[in-house]
Amino acid sequence: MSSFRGLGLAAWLTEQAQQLGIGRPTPVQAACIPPILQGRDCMGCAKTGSGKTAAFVLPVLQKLSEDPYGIFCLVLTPTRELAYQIAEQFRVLGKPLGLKDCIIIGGMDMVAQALELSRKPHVVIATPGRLSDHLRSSSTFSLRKIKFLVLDEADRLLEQGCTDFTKDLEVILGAVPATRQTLLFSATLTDTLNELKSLAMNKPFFWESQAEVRTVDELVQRYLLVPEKVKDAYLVHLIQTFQDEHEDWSIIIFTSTCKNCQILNMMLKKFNFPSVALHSMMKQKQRFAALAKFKSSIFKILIATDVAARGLDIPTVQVVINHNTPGLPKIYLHRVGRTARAGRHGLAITLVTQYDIHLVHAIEEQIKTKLQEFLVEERAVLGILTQVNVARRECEIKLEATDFDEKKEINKRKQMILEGKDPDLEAKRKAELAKIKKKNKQFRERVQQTLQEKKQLQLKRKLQKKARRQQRRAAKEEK
Ligand SMILES: Nc1ncnc2c1ncn2[C@@H]1O[C@H](COP(=O)(O)OP(=O)(O)OP(=O)(O)O)[C@@H](O)[C@H]1O
Repeated sequence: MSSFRGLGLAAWLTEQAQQLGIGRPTPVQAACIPPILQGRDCMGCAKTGSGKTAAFVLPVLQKLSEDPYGIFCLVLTPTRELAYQIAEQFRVLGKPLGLKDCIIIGGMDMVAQALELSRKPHVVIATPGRLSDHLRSSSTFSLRKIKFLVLDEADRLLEQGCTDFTKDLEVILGAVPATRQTLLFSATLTDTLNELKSLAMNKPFFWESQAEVRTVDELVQRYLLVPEKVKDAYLVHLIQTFQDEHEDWSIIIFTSTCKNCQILNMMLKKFNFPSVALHSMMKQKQRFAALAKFKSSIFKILIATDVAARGLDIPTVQVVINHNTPGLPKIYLHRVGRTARAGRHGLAITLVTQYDIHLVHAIEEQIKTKLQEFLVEERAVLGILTQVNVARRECEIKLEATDFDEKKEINKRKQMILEGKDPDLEAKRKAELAKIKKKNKQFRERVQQTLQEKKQLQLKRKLQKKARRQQRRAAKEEK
């Protein structure tokens, strides 16, 4: 097995890594650090929790120590929480250098950020939206001299999902020099490989872990087949069981929408479970506070949307529960990867309804593993069913009384304005479109109805003809 020194890292850096428990390189680190140090572009695809962050932080720091200036490195990442986490690794590992970093994310003060950027930090860690806002609006800093461009969770940055980064990326790529070194990392690179290759221009070194199974061996994966209406009762039962059976426990529950996340959190609190929520409709300060509470183990349950699915490194998480079956295998892979990290053991349980079975098959096919059934005592679940459903309904009513949906609408409008669209015009356009769709639908229904009536009429006539023929034949026979 190689050592970090053997990979070409300086003694001060390996000592610093050792202090963080990073003693021997993981396979992705052993494979990617040498080519990065040689100046090559690099794409690393390795399982969740396998140390991809240090695989780029360490060589960047080594290079920075040889020629320190600001802004030396730009790291892009899809979520704000992840930006903080990466900055922390840079800060701790780069302490002997007196490293100056700067975090540029949405939801925080833009003027203060602009000021920080103007002070030429060594490393900027940013989410694409806010960084591109700065590039569009200010000239107090330049990315023209950066040596390294890192895209963490690179495939997500290129995806055109609900948060589409492509336009912001265009702005950012237009501001960085062509001669940079580009480093791309994720646990799921393959879908977007070609787009990524075009980003890393000078024949990138590409490393992918060879394992057939795409999740780590230490992760136990189970599914629980449940009718939609009793999902919450199963969830409460599962949590209660973990609480009763383990002293030291910590769970992340993933759910599909911000609203559901909020409702589940309210409901679990009603049952006195120590839970916090994390979703994109929360203010940034609340998001950080929630994560800090969960990390400190004061709150044992984090209920989150997919904003927490990627990258978050919280070693104490022993269990991941998917309250909904993820629609994409890729999302499943990142979600369950929040446990069983860096060699630790973990358990992932996915709640599956009768409508989601095809999703489980798709997941199994992608991760090359069969999920086993998780057995629970049905009677215990039935015993709490009414109580849980009543609690959920109460929480729904309570949430409806707040301005949660209204806030969502306002957020949507804000987003549109940021995208340069007029929300009122957009609303009009949507209404027009809905009208046209409705008209088309009505037209199609009318055509369908006419065809149906014609068919029936033809059938009726046929039957009448047949009846008349039979009558005539009968009359002939009588004669
Ligand atoms: N060589 C190492 N030895 C021991 N622990 C390590 C080593 N490298 C990294 N770690 C630790 O492993 C954990 C997971 O690392 P990291 O967050 O970089 O994983 P990742 O591969 O980026 O996962 P994900 O795909 O979920 O983002 C971290 O707590 C990190 O400190």
